[in-house]
Amino acid sequence: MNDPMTAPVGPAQDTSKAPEAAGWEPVNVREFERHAQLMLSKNAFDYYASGANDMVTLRENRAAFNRLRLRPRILRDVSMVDTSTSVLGQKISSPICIAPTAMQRMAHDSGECATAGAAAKAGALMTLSSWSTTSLEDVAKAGGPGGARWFQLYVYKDRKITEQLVKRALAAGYTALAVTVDTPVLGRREADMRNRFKLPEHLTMGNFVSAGGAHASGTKDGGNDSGLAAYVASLIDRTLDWNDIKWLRTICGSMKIVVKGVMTAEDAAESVRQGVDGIWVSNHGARQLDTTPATIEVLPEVVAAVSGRCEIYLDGGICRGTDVFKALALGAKAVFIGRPVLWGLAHSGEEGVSKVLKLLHDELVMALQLTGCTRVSSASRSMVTHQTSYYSKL
Ligand SMILES: Cc1cc2nc3c(=O)[nH]c(=O)nc-3n(C[C@H](O)[C@H](O)[C@H](O)COP(=O)(O)O)c2cc1C
Ligand SMILES: O=C(O)C(=O)c1ccccc1
Repeated sequence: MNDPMTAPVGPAQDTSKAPEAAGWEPVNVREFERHAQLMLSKNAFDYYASGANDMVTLRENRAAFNRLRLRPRILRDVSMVDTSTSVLGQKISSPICIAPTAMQRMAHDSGECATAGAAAKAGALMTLSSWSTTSLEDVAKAGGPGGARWFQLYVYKDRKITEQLVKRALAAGYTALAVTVDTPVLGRREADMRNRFKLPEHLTMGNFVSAGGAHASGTKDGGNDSGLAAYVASLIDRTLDWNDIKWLRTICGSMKIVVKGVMTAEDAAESVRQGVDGIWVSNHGARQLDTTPATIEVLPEVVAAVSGRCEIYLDGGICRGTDVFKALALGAKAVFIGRPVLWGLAHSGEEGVSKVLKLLHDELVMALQLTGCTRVSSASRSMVTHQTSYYSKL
């Protein structure tokens, strides 16, 4: 990873079409987002940035973190901080992991391979989307033998395609399947409808090139629709239920199973009963059902329902080290970032993703030091409270 004292300043990517972006080195995740908006086409940026419908949940994912207050402890030696931890028995350098986001080559030509390279160099866990613009084998190669990698699975109507995908992920060394359970239909993203979202012609869905489903383009000519919604509707199985999770366990070999998209105590308890290895609290980056609560708000009820019986992860709206700290303190074993990685890619490919990972890592280290913690397991429940708790004491 770049040493900040010697790293070249200014984006490495061609900024000739976005002169406002030239020479601008973002200092936080929000600035990376603004930079990406200058660099990317409207079709791509809107697809990445959007939430569903009125985007109430999109704002909530952020706002809820900002309603939480930290209770720092003092006079503890914080000269040495260790951010390493483990997920499902695999050691990782930091609890900040990479969430699956589809079609990363729209952000930078090196796409998913750049993400895998940056993750491997940082010792971070990467989850690859089923709908990547690079094949899962090529991404595994780019990450190298030491990289920690999970594969995100959508279950297709065609179970043979699903099974082949699972077998390929196992053969390529992915150690867990993150089964996405919040997307029986694609959420309504109005910017994509207006833009008639399309995967650019030169890109394909890398995992399906030989299966005849390689290109997400609009099927409703002249209609007001996102090409993606129609594509997804034609392929994803809406009948998915717990029996399918059982079936997946029979075909996934040594890979662990994580359910991605749990938002209630009831489903967390059921997930444990069904024997999953991990629960991923997520509202899909607020892109599916709008007006659900923020993920950080439902984390406590999920933690209580699970009562230590499996690992719990969280994603949604994380853009500061203090957000990571809050999720850990409230019981998440690790967190995942989606859009920030895309903004890093848009900035400068692998280097940009490395910069975003380093930025958040450095912010987390500082959050730990300033709360009096020397390791991630020291972030405790008593260090986070809701802002209103102070008013009630007046
Ligand atoms: C552009 C984009 C594409 C996504 N694609 C997928 C996907 O293919 N599979 C999946 O399970 N989740 C997908 N997600 C959801 C992310 O895995 C994750 O839950 C979410 O982005 C986390 O929120 P954040 O972006 O605020 O960090 C996508 C999210 C975005 C923003
Ligand atoms: O856009 C998404 O959020 C997403 O998860 C997805 C689903 C299917 C195909 C491409 C992306």
